Amino acid sequence: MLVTVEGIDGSGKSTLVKGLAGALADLDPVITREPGATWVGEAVRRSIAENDDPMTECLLFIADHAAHLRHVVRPALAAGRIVVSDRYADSRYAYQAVTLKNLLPDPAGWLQAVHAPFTVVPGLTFLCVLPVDAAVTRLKEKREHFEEASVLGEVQQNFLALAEADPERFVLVDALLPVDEMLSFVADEIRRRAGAAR
Ligand SMILES: Nc1ncnc2c1ncn2[C@@H]1O[C@H](COP(=O)(O)OP(=O)(O)OP(=O)(O)O)[C@@H](O)[C@H]1O
Ligand SMILES: Cc1cn([C@H]2C[C@H](O)[C@@H](COP(=O)(O)O)O2)c(=O)[nH]c1=O
Repeated sequence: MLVTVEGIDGSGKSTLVKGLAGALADLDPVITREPGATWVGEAVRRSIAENDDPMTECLLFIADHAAHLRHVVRPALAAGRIVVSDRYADSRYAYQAVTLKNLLPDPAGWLQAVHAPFTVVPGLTFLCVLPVDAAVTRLKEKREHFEEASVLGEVQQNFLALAEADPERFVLVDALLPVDEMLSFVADEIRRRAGAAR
């Protein structure tokens, strides 16, 4: 089963996924991420740091996804493993629909069309949701680079639209909950779905 964790910068995804590694240890999940699970991810990180062309960055994210599927996701699923990814294709649909909006007439439609022939759709996606100002406060405390608050607001709206269009796959998570409560809620839902899937 492929499980993904999504949300804007500062919504607590990485903290949650790190916690899932321990909470689900008996299920021996494969814990992975986008970008960065393969060598292409290093190019993506360099693009985030240095690049000023949204299309170049987008195509690098898509190349990273292809390598992630080939070398991590598909082999793990074929072996019957539970895969948990910190970010995945929905981050492309949410973020690049914003970064490409002045370059393409329908970036969201193009992104879906590009991914459709080769991607693997997750069985379960957790969307961590919180007010943008709360996320920005957390990121400032973390002294991390982050998108402008206005961009994060558009991105979160895109995530919510994706969730509304696919209510069977998406589970919304209140990212203002304490870490341990988020972790218990998500771990319990994964166990329930995994049990149902078996
Ligand atoms: N449930 C929570 N309540 C309060 N603070 C949290 C919670 N989850 C994470 N944090 C804190 O918020 C900050 C961002 O957390 P984290 O790095 O997990 O977010 P993220 O969604 O992975 O962000 P990014 O996408 O930028 O990597 C960290 O300082 C973390 O300790
Ligand atoms: C997968 C993916 C990510 N992004 C953005 C989201 C963040 O701002 C950065 C780095 O992600 P991390 O979780 O902080 O490591 O990349 C994106 O714009 N599009 C994507 O597909």
